[in-house]
Amino acid sequence: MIELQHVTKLYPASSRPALDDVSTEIDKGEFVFLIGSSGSGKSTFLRLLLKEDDPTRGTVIVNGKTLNTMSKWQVPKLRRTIGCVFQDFRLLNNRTVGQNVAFALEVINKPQRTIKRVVPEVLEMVGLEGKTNRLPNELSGGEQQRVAIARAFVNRPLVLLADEPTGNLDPETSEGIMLLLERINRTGTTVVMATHDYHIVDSMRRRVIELSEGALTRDQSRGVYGVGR
Ligand SMILES: Nc1ncnc2c1ncn2[C@@H]1O[C@H](COP(=O)(O)OP(=O)(O)OP(=O)(O)O)[C@@H](O)[C@H]1O
Repeated sequence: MIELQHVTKLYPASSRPALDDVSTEIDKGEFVFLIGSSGSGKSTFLRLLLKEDDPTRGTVIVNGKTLNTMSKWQVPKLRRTIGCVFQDFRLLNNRTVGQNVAFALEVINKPQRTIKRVVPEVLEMVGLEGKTNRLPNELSGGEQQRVAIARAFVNRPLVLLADEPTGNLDPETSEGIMLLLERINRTGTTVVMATHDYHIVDSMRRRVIELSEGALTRDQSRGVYGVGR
């Protein structure tokens, strides 16, 4: 499903690699926490999976496709199989909740009748059925993140990448977001979540991959955040 083989990423003008000879495999349907201090390489790891950047050395495979040799025109197709959620939600602020979710389907040319059917379904799934016509700035942070998750999931991606999705939320709201990500994971979607939130990692006891200065230093099933916090 996801495989990194001896992946090294060197950004120009940086003294050490952002990723340093990282090898790992993530199977379909897994839920993985990617942890490590600031600058350890978590976002770089996620960016390589989206082919937003290429590794300097090594091979990246996602959903059976080797990204190194993938041509530019194939990248949009790859990204359709991957949903993304970020710390800062990244919603379109001049569009309603419903339009934000619909937009993800419009850009991949889904027919209007499909959009009309699936947008209410996914908004109900994330608990926002009454808020379809609201604008993002009329919602709480937790609700905005639910919209972002609905938008990422509406096309039923094989993989959901989440970069600090609870970073701007209080603990109680974060818990609701995690329940939602777990629910999405139970549908068979692989979830890879970069986080600093040790409460969440310690309470969920899922696989933990830890990066330290670009190197993979721990890979533990049912892991905890660890002693380094
Ligand atoms: N576009 C870039 N150009 C140059 N250096 C970069 C670039 N992006 C990241 N880096 C460097 O690569 C290293 C890893 O950064 P990365 O953003 O992957 O870490 P991170 O673990 O996601 O950090 P954080 O938790 O703060 O988001 C850092 O040293 C960072 O300064």
